Amino acid sequence: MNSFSSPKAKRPATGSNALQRQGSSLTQPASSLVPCPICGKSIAEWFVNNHLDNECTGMENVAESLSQQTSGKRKHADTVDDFEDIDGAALFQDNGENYMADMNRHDSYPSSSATSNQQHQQISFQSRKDKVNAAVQRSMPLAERARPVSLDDFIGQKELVGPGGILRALVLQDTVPSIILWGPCGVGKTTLARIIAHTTKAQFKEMGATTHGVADVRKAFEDAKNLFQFSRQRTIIFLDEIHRFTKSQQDIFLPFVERGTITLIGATTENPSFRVNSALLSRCRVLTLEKLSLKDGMDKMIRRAARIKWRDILDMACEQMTDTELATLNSTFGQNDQTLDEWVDAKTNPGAIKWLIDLSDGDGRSAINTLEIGIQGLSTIILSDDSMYGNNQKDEEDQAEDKQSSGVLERLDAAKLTGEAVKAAFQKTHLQYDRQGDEHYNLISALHKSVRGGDADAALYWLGRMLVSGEEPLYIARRLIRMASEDIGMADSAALPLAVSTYQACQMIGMPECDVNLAHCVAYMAKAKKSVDVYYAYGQVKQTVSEEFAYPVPIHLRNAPTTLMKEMGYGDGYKYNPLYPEGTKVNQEYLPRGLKKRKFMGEAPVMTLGEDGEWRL
Ligand SMILES: Nc1ncnc2c1ncn2[C@@H]1O[C@H](COP(=O)(O)OP(=O)(O)OP(=O)(O)O)[C@@H](O)[C@H]1O
Repeated sequence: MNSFSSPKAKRPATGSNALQRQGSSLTQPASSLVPCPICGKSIAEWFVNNHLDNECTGMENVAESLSQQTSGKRKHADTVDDFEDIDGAALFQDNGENYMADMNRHDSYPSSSATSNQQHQQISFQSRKDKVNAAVQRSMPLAERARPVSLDDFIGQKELVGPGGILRALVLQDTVPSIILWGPCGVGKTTLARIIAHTTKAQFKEMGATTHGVADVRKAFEDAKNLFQFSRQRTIIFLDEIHRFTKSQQDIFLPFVERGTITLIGATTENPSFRVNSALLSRCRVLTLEKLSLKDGMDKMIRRAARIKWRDILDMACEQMTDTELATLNSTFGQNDQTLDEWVDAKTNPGAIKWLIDLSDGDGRSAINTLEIGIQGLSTIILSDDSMYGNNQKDEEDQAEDKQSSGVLERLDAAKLTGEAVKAAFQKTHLQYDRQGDEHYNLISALHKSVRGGDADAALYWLGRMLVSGEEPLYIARRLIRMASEDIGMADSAALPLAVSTYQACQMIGMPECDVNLAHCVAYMAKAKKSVDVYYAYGQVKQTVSEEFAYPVPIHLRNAPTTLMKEMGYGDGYKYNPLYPEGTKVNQEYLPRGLKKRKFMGEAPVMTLGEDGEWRL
């Protein structure tokens, strides 16, 4: 893959290739002018429909500029804004897509034998509308923009959607039954549902347990039922994260799914046997999706996404380029037999793709998010202004030539997404990700389990991950107080005051200083002896209290502050322990009669290692 030669060294060429935007070459079509049937003005043939749609207003500049261009006279709009002000005028329809018309502006008319002082410059203009559309597109997450809309671009899950896969035929025949898609994050559950939406004749409705309440879902089911009754039109309801509805909430879907008039596609990352109502489960087929891999074509998925992002950067870079740079860009593509796709592909090193696959752990979204952050990082270098004319070491001649150049093209040319850049981007996204949603809970859970397992190194690592990602230290300290009683308990009662002191230390000195207080406490607790006796016993007590009869307090344990109470026998028979030589050994019942001799402490179950090497309760 050739790169652009430096604008300084390259003479703008006379080729007529304009820079391709959005993947197709946008050379201005040869325009013949025709009279408008309404206003009579001369309008480019390809533009007549837009002109009529816009009630024959504001199009004169276009017609004029084109007419000047075709007649070979020197004439152009004074500024780029002149063109932009004819908002929408530069739009034309091509195969159903809006493309930006590339208005050719010539300081001197192009000649096939351009000399050093005859420059043919092709300059791309975007209408304001296009710019807004492009900006809106750019603001969407890359993973969303790269989401395939057909099975052809969907990777992996061959068992389901590959040739002969069970789901493939059902999708193509539009006979998808109610299903639950079960698989880890970012493997294509939502994507698959949306592909079904694209292919089915049924109405498709997408809902999610995080965005819709159970009442919304019930209403959607009711609406779907009515639609079917009135028009026989089926509805497919896609319910993302179905496991977040409780099993009793899931009961609501049951009658609708049962009648078969509504197709439910549920998606879940949790094992449906535990998280989906069994009655619903028996009416849906569970389809399992696997993590994505290189074998599945993750590299192709990443390349598709990378193309989209690099084209964004290229578009933005074009807006900052000088005429000379644009001409260089145009001529580079014209002179070399390389397509824009090849050029874009070469901007992402194979090493970067390998790292993206390795680090994403089979999660397509994570791979594309990291890719996006990586390319975004490079774009700040490519598009920044600081090096525009910034090298003070350059001699005067250089500086004069530099005015032909914004430097953007050179920086764009040099930029490549490498494995190192991917690792840095992953680090950044991951640490940001750590603070949010499930990952926040996953990390505290990993910390808690490492302490419980006595692995001080792992516990310190998870603590570090939380703190570096900006976790609130008091949140961690509160959890340590809980661990001190839950996991260490009576085996080392010093853990509780240490945890409480750690909480106070965090309150007193805050971050970053309190990190070492937390580390001290975490390491101590990981190494401390453990006992869940109290924790387990108290769990049994709570269960007993909630499930069993509220037995009265035995009469001998009752307080007798008044004479009447004494006469009623309160406190009778109570043995005051200190009066006895071995006080606590006094034979006296403290539990109510219904729970006599009930044991809570010392009852925590313990696994034993069998002769076959298996642990059993
Ligand atoms: N099998 C796939 N083929 C192509 N692209 C994929 C695939 N799986 C995921 N992607 C990419 O990752 C993004 C996220 O995928 P999707 O939303 O389908 O994941 P999901 O399994 O529904 O995840 P979650 O459970 O987190 O919602 C998609 O927008 C797409 O860009």
